[in-house]
Amino acid sequence: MEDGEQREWGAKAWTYLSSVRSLSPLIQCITNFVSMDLTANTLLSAGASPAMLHSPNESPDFTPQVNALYINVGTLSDNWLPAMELAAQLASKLNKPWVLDPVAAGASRFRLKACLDLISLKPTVIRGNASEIIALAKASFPSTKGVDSSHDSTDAVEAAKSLANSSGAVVAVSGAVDFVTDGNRIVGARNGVPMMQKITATGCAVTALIAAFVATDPSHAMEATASALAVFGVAGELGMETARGPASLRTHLIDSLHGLDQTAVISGVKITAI
Ligand SMILES: Nc1ncnc2c1ncn2[C@@H]1O[C@H](COP(=O)(O)OP(=O)(O)O)[C@@H](O)[C@H]1O
Ligand SMILES: Cc1ncsc1CCOP(=O)(O)O
Ligand SMILES: [Mg+2]
Repeated sequence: MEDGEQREWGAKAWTYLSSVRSLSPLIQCITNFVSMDLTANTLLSAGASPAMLHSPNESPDFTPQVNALYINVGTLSDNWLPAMELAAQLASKLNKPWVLDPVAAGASRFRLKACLDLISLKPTVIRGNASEIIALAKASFPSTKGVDSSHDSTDAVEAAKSLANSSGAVVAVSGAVDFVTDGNRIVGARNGVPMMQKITATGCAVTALIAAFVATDPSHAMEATASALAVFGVAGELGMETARGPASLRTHLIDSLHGLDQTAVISGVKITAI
């Protein structure tokens, strides 16, 4: 592993986190009921400004004001899908970055089709776990048991590349190693702790963090995405030092994200080209 390369990524990740703190990007979140609290608190602790507004009556007024849009299909229902589509259409038309979390994409036909339809509206980034990215790349149902992955992230690298090429989005697969690809380049972030899987909505929260990082530099979505994943992982590692289980890790992760300093980020971020 190239030490210089890793420090360069560390410096890049610190620049993104600093920009989020100084610019406090406004992030419209249309996300699931389970994740709303953790997602909003993650964004706030990183320095961004979350707003959980999803009504189609509001998006025409509100989406033009935001710095990025985050859409998560975790608790998808018939009437929320048109709201998601409208907000995504507005963001695309206004050239605002938007990020998709395809929770449990392969769990039902309705959900798979909804995710594929949303992807046709050109998200800037798609972040899912391995089973979700495989389901989308193959457009196959049934292919997951629910919201948790039954694959390792390494199993989904080819699917991620293929999805990035077919969609034009940067695609991130989370897991023990978080992989990020634009269909051509691939980087891996080796941060985080396994206990993060035992807290519901950490995946949703890190996708929102990706939206905040991308909001500060939309033309470098791949770099911003890898940086957000690594920074969240570093916060998890530091939080784990004092956590006693998933519940306290949730709290300590948020505290650590809020308190991250330059040394912790530059020495902690483990991103390398694959
Ligand atoms: N085995 C692991 N080791 C370290 N970090 C992990 C591990 N599994 C997941 N994570 C981290 O937990 C967060 C949520 O990822 P994941 O559990 O894959 O998403 P989801 O909750 O959508 O299934 C990410 O930041 C990821 O890097
Ligand atoms: C449990 C659950 N059910 C529907 S959405 C959701 C949260 C999923 O969060 P994550 O994908 O981050 O684990
Ligand atoms: Mg998820």
